[in-house]
Amino acid sequence: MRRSRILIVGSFLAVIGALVPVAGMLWITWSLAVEDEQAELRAVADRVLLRAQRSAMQAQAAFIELSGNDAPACSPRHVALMRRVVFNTPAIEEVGYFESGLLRCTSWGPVEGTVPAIKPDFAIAGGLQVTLAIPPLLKGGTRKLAFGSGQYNVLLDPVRFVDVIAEPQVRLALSTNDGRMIAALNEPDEQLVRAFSRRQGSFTQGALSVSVVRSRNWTAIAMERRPAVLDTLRRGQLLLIPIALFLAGLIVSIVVWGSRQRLSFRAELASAIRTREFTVHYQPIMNLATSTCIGAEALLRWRRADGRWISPELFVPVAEHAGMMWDLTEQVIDLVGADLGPLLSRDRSLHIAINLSAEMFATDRILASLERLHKLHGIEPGQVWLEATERAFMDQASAGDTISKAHAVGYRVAMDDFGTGYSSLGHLQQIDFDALKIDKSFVDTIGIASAKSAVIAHIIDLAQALKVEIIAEGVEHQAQADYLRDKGVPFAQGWLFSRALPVEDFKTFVEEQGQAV
Ligand SMILES: Nc1nc2c(ncn2[C@@H]2O[C@@H]3COP(=O)(O)O[C@H]4[C@@H](O)[C@H](n5cnc6c(=O)[nH]c(N)nc65)O[C@@H]4COP(=O)(O)O[C@H]3[C@H]2O)c(=O)[nH]1
Repeated sequence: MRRSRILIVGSFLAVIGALVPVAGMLWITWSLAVEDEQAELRAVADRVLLRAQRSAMQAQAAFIELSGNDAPACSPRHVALMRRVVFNTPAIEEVGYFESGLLRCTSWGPVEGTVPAIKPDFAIAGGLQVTLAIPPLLKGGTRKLAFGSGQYNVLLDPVRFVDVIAEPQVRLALSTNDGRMIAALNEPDEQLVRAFSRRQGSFTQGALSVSVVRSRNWTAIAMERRPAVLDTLRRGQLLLIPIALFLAGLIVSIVVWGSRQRLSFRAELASAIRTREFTVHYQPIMNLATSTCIGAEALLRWRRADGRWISPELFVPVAEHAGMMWDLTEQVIDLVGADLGPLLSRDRSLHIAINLSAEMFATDRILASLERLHKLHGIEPGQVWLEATERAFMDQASAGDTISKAHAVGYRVAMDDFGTGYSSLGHLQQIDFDALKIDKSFVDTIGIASAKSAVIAHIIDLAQALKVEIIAEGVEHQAQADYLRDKGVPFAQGWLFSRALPVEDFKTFVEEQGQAV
């Protein structure tokens, strides 16, 4: 990845890393604030409903007491009884007695003139008749709610129902279950009350938090504007914000650290390529039957200025990602030529295997570079094996073309790390490769009972059926070498024979094997 891209991606991740926890915590605290508010609204609505139910029960009790009296209608004793009911029942403000549809007397005394009974609006469970708005008998009075039963009715002030302790911004309504408003506090919108009385529970609608509770006869509605996110700040409910800021800081630091690491590693790698800090070590490849060295695999080595060795498994993927692998491979070709040109010119039975990255098989560009091995260092194309993993051969058309041209020159082509990719048998048959390197992970299973251990035998059979050379990688134990030899595998490399060696050590190794130096 280029420096500018790393910076852009790093900054983007840092911003996301900072925003996500803060936004997440804000959202959580805000949700908690909304939940709190709805719980409060529900408690208020419950209180309103309880008051309405209690008032109805008190009215019921009053009617039982009134209907049990035997005093002559509207006699002083009768009026005194009605008055006692008013005194003893907090919800009731007045009692009225009717005969033939006309109000005859109240708890105040006999009524003069003609006051007809008002038709009730509806009846509730228990048989109580409810009249929602009784006009005041006296000028300046407020409208009352009446419960009626038999010849009596009792008047109540509906404000009592909603006269509960609530925050000033909470709007309250007590309505019938079909939405007719009975009492209200803080002027709730009547249309909303009608709409909400059809629902139940706690919910939000637009900017409002609403709680609706209902009994058999009444619906209590409490509503208020939802808290704005900033309100929750004011309410001090954002205790979680320090955690969010800590998380955001942590994520940003990790991203910045990661970007720096990546930037500096990449930059260091680019500088190392420019200043040619790389060397190549050579791992001998052995003939299992004769125990002689038949060649070597060239493996890149990078020793940093601070003396630390960096594994190619670390820097090769970074170089591949950054498009630096071409430059590195050019250096490998030059190093191999300079290191082994004289040896391989003297002993034509030896070969050198060079690793190529997957994308290098997409064009024939690499073939021009490889020419230097022959032209400048005397190494025959037949002594050069080109290694690539299965990934290089996925695009059969272009890889096939490069392989044909490589064969035409005389190079040999080996499939590296065989078995770790995704090649199908059909795919393998299409590719014209000369050798197959069995990955170490399969060699490791030799002599070990594991699900994978049967696979190596099949890989060997497959390679033999395809009529290609087989090289086993990562052989560490004599038992593995014996198994492979017995199975007809001709070549192997691994720590059993030798690690990858600096060039002089490799030459000595070959010499000790009785080869020409
Ligand atoms: N545990 C164990 N390991 C063994 C044994 N025998 C060999 N090895 C290691 O296995 C790796 C074999 O190389 P590879 O599969 O091509 O895997 C190579 C190859 O994919 C890449 N690489 C190295 N040099 C180059 C290069 O010049 N070009 C490209 N494209 N890739 C390279 O880096 C990978 C790792 O290379 P190395 O670290 O040198 O690791 C080498 C080698 O040192 C053994 O008996 N036991």
